[in-house]
Amino acid sequence: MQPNLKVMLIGSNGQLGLSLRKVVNEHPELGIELLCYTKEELSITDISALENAFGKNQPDAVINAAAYTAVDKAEVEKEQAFEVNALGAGILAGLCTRHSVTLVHVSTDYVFDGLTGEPYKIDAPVAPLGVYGLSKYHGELVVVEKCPSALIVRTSWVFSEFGNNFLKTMLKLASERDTLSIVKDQLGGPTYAPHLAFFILQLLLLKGRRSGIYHFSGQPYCSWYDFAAVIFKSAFDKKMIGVIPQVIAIPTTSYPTPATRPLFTCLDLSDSKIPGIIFYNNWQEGVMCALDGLKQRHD
Ligand SMILES: NC(=O)C1=CN([C@@H]2O[C@H](COP(=O)(O)OP(=O)(O)OC[C@H]3O[C@@H](n4cnc5c(N)ncnc54)[C@H](OP(=O)(O)O)[C@@H]3O)[C@@H](O)[C@H]2O)C=CC1
Ligand SMILES: Cc1cn([C@H]2C[C@H](O)[C@@H](COP(=O)(O)OP(=O)(O)O[C@H]3O[C@@H](C)C(=O)[C@@H](O)[C@H]3O)O2)c(=O)[nH]c1=O
Repeated sequence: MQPNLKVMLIGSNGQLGLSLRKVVNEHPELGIELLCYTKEELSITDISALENAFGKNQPDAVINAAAYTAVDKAEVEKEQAFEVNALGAGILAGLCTRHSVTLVHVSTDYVFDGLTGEPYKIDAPVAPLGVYGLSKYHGELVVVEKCPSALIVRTSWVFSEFGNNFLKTMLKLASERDTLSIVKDQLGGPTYAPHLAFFILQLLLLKGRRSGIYHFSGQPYCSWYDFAAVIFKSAFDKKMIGVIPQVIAIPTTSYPTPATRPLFTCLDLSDSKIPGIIFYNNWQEGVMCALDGLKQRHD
């Protein structure tokens, strides 16, 4: 089948990048050709290299999966976080406008302070608590300014068989310790990266979609403690760990970290449940898929 949409992917070796590649391979019927660039091949801050890539590929769309995502490290590497998440995002947005290319930019639940106790709607006021969240908020602002037609997809607690994430940290800790303490008073939506990738690709293909912010996350909402418990039970059932560690529920105050995490960042998804889009977002199913993905890679 001839591809209908040529999509340039920046940051193609991250969790989302690899998940987009997986979903495109598994769904040839989408008719999407991905032109992938890793950080080493194309930096989002290198304007002339980006300009060359636009000229060479003539893409219909660009997905920005490049980001600085080390939440704690960002507190002491502010410049690096802003360089990728704000400056780079702005450079890409400007080029997309100049070349009349659709941009998908990805942002985070950490733009919110987590104090409302109500799922966040797309127009809820933002108030990031840490440098990472602030850099992502600046990224949103500059993308809207330089490319008003962009699609900005905010997501949360992304996990997968790829890259670094909470699920993989938990599996590693389960192999090292009998007992773990996990925070129970931070609530959000764990998001399986291929579910997010499938949403983004469908959005790109959707006729008549609006520009602006979309929220996409896994459901049902839960705590990190609940998330960890499901990971351990599922990994045990799949014989990936021999023993389920004892998990102690703790408050955030008992787990001090350099960056303050928001307590409640459930995203209101109502504006993203659009006719024409198949909505896969059950994170418990996502955990099963991620574990199967990890198993396959070790077989
Ligand atoms: N992970 C999560 O829990 C969440 C992520 N998000 C957002 O989702 C998006 C995707 O995140 P995710 O896939 O998890 O992140 P990852 O950290 O897994 O991937 C980001 C990728 O960007 C690359 N990168 C870093 N700097 C540059 C650069 N200058 N030019 C090009 N590429 C670069 C990284 O390379 P390298 O690793 O070599 O530095 C990495 O491959 C991001 O926008 C993130 O902010 C939102 C909510 C939750
Ligand atoms: C490893 C560990 C973490 N925790 C807590 C710390 C923290 O509050 C929570 C999650 O820890 P992490 O540091 O893995 O996750 P964190 O880096 O905060 O994850 C965030 O990443 C960025 C990129 C985002 O955009 C967010 O949506 C979110 O996914 O779990 C424990 O309570 N016990 C533990 O043993």
